[in-house]
This record gives sequence, structure tokens and C-alpha cells, in this order.
Amino acid sequence: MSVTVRVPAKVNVQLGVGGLRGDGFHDLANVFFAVALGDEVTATPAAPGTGTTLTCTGPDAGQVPLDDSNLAARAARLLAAHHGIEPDVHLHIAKDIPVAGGMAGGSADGAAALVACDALWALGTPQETLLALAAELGSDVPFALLGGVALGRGRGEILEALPVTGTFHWVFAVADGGLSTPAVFHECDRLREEAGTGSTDTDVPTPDADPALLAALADGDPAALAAALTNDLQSAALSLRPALAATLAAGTEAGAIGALVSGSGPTCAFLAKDAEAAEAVAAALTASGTCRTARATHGPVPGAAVRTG
Ligand SMILES: C[C@](O)(CO)[C@H](O)COP(=O)(O)OP(=O)(O)OC[C@H]1O[C@@H](n2ccc(N)nc2=O)[C@H](O)[C@@H]1O
Ligand SMILES: Nc1ncnc2c1ncn2[C@@H]1O[C@H](COP(=O)(O)OP(=O)(O)OP(=O)(O)O)[C@@H](O)[C@H]1O
Repeated sequence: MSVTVRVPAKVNVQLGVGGLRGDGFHDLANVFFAVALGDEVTATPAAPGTGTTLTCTGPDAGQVPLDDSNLAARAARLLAAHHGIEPDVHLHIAKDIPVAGGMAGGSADGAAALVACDALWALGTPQETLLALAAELGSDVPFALLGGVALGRGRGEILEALPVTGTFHWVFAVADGGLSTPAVFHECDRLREEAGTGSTDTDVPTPDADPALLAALADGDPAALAAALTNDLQSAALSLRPALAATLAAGTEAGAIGALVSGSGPTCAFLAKDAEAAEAVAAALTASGTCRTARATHGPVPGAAVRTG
């Protein structure tokens, strides 16, 4: 019997970036928001001694590494090692999340593989342990387990679920080609040095969540959320990919009430006032020629969960 897990992509509605720490990470005030665009990971039993094998389908499948570096395979091996069992499993990733797009696609697959293998191997691992294993895999992986809306502190792995009312409507403009997350953080540091503010954690204050943004989420107020959207990595992503400025402008011209680069980019995220407006913004963005494609979706949605039925 196979187990299929559905897992959401994320957009960061606030990404406050502190200074560079001694361990190479940055302290964040990271408000994650899970959206209905997502991947599915299916775990199928494999014969003893087979180890972890992988396949991937979807529009960006060619860009997904199928070797040991794949976060889904790493997750399966980490969970098996934690329980002292063999990681014999075949994982299939049905990929819909843009690769290297700033929407945490690889992290999502890591979280989904943890949940899928835990169910397949009937391990019953407590959620707290799954969250700790997820943090070992990457800063964005714990949130993909949790879903909804959450504040991530530390390097993004220390999570606190946030209250949210209703549904928000989003459009994602997918670029041709990805951006490397470490390269974007590095460019953020370089721009800070260039501006003379310094870039280490002794120069830059630890960021905090914006109360106006938290109130907008709790109140279910899209206009207030649109006004509060911020991403400290946006100038770095724009510096590495100047063409994104035209994408952001095209979405705003098409009627989006808020626009920002998603995480480390290059995907751009647009908030719309309702579902109908989101469809119109997506159509206008696709027609604008400033992105590869644009997709309307909504959120928040739950984190990685076994698909039933
Ligand atoms: C940009 C975001 O997607 C926003 O949610 C995340 O901060 C990135 O999370 P991620 O892709 O899971 O990143 P990780 O795999 O943990 O780290 C990759 C690299 O990104 C940089 N990194 C990541 C997280 C963080 N808080 N500070 C960093 O400087 C580091 O160079 C690190 O070596
Ligand atoms: N299952 C996976 N799916 C996609 N990429 C993966 C996967 N496992 C490892 N990777 C590697 O991770 C890199 C980043 O891909 P990913 O789609 O996670 O980027 P991202 O969305 O920008 O990440 P984040 O938003 O967490 O910074 C890819 O270039 C790829 O080499």
C-alpha cells in the first residue's frame, strides 16, 4: 500500500532579515503563509536492501536532482536513521511548486517525505520529533509540516502558529530560471556593506514581526495585509535579477493590491482583493510577457498531510 502526502508551497508575507551570524545563517522574523499550490509525494514499499529511490514528474521535473541531495530522499533516510531502520522506500514527487523559486519547493518535499514515510513504516513519530528532524533538513522544512500561517524566528525553524481569519487570494508569477537562496542572502549582506550599515548580527538589529501585519492576518483584511507586505531580501533578488521590477509593476498595473518577491525569489507574489481579481491579475501577468507563467491560488491551507480518498 502506498501513502500519498499533499504539501503546500509558501510565501513569506514578512521576511525581516537580521545580520549574518557566525554559523552562516541570518536571524529572521519570517511570517510564513501556506498556499494551495503544492506538491504530492508518494511513498511506496521497496524490497529490503533497495534503499531510497526517487522519481519526479511535473513541468520543472528536469531541474529536480534525483540523487542523494534531494530533500525528500534525505528526509526518508533521516527518519529511518532516527528509528534505527533501513530506508527502503520508493518516493515519487509530483511537482507543481516552481523549482528554486523562493516558494520552498524542496523543503515541502522534505516535509512530505517525513510524513509519508512515517505513515508507510507505521512509526507514529510525535509531531515534535518530526519538527526537530525537519529543522535538520533546512530552515523552511518545519513550516511545511505546520502549514497555515506562522512566525518563524531563529533561522526560520522556531515556529509559532499565528491566528488568521478567512481566505486570501494570491497570484504567483513564475520566472524562467531560479535564484540560489545562499546567493540572495549573500547579495543582501553585500548591499548592506555597500550602504555602510554593516551586515553582521552585531551591526543589524534582530528583526521582529510587524504588529500591523499580524493584525491584518487576524482580521482577514486583504487591503491592510497588502499595505504591510515586506521582504528584506527583495532588493537583493532585484539586484541579481533586475527584470523582476517589470514583473512587479505589471501585476500592480493589472490590479493587484500588494506585490512582493516571494522569499529569495525569483517568483513574485501578488495579493488580490478576491478570487475573481486574482484570475484577472494572473491572465494579465501571463499576457504581459514579464514572466513564464502566472497562477492564481489561495490560502492559508494546512501543512503536509496524508491524502485520503
Ligand atoms: C529565504 C527563505 O526561503 C525564507 O523562508 C528561507 O530563509 C530559506 O530557507 P531554506 O531554503 O530552507 O534554507 P537552508 O537550506 O536552511 O539554508 C540554505 C542557505 O541559505 C542561507 N540562509 C538560510 C536561512 C537563514 N535564516 N539564513 C541564511 O543565511 C544560508 O546561506 C544557508 O546556507
Ligand atoms: N525535492 C526537491 N525539489 C526541488 N529542488 C530540490 C529538491 N531537493 C533538493 N533540491 C535542490 O534545492 C534547490 C532549491 O530548490 P527549491 O525549489 O527548494 O528552492 P526555493 O523554493 O527557492 O527554496 P526556499 O524558498 O526554501 O529558499 C534546487 O535547485 C535543487 O537543486
